[in-house]
Amino acid sequence: MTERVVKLQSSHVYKSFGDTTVLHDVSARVHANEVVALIGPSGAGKSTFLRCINNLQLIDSGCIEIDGELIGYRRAGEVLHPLPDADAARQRARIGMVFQNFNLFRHMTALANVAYAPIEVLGRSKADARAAARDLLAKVGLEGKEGHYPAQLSGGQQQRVAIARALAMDPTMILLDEPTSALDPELRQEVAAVIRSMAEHDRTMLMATHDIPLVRDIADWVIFMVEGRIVEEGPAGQVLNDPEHERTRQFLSKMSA
Ligand SMILES: Nc1ncnc2c1ncn2[C@@H]1O[C@H](COP(=O)(O)OP(=O)(O)OP(=O)(O)O)[C@@H](O)[C@H]1O
Repeated sequence: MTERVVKLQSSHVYKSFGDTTVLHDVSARVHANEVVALIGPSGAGKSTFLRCINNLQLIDSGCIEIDGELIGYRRAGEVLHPLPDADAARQRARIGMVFQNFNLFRHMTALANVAYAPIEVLGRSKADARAAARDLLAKVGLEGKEGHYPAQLSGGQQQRVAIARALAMDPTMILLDEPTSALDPELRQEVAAVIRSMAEHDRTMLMATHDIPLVRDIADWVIFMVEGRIVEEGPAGQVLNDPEHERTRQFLSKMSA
């Protein structure tokens, strides 16, 4: 068995909006090259946690580290200072994010969607970025669709373009927020296969999802959250089949009802 390397470490993370504490002492680890599923009822704080990891939102206390690098802050002695905007943006660009509704540029082809950020953000040449985009589209099974606009693609294909677009920035890890919820069951399979294969190819995938069959199919590890707290985590088979906590059991039986 290969050694599991910690990719992301969240330690005692708190996040509030006004008087509402949305993340409450969240400590978790995500290991490299695994598919990790973040599950829990609506409002549990799953999306907020992803947004904090991606540095779209700043945590109030605790810390998040990816590959040992602090997210959102820099350390000066004992004190943490929020990163300047440019550094925060650079950090964000290295963490891929894939959303429920694909968020593709509607007026651009699949190829142009994937090549856009490497050209505009990383300053790659158009030729290089387009060649890389072509390879990435092939990797997610979209060879021949390079010239298609989002409206000419199925939901599953659009989501695969969105995954290729995240990969184009050579991200250290990819966060997915409900990646299959807008898809029909057969299209979900395509996206599930792509997410799984990315983990087989040295990518770390952390996805918030209500799609328990998806979790069962492709997740290595499951983190179950309720009301901003982690209730239970463990290997996917164990959490799904033999959860330790009553709250997890109740949630899973409701989801499969
Ligand atoms: N920008 C914000 N301002 C105020 N409250 C927010 C903000 N973002 C999230 N919240 C609140 O934080 C809580 C957690 O929301 P979040 O979207 O993270 O949960 P979730 O587990 O992803 O839910 P779902 O499964 O429905 O997507 C909710 O009560 C939500 O209303």
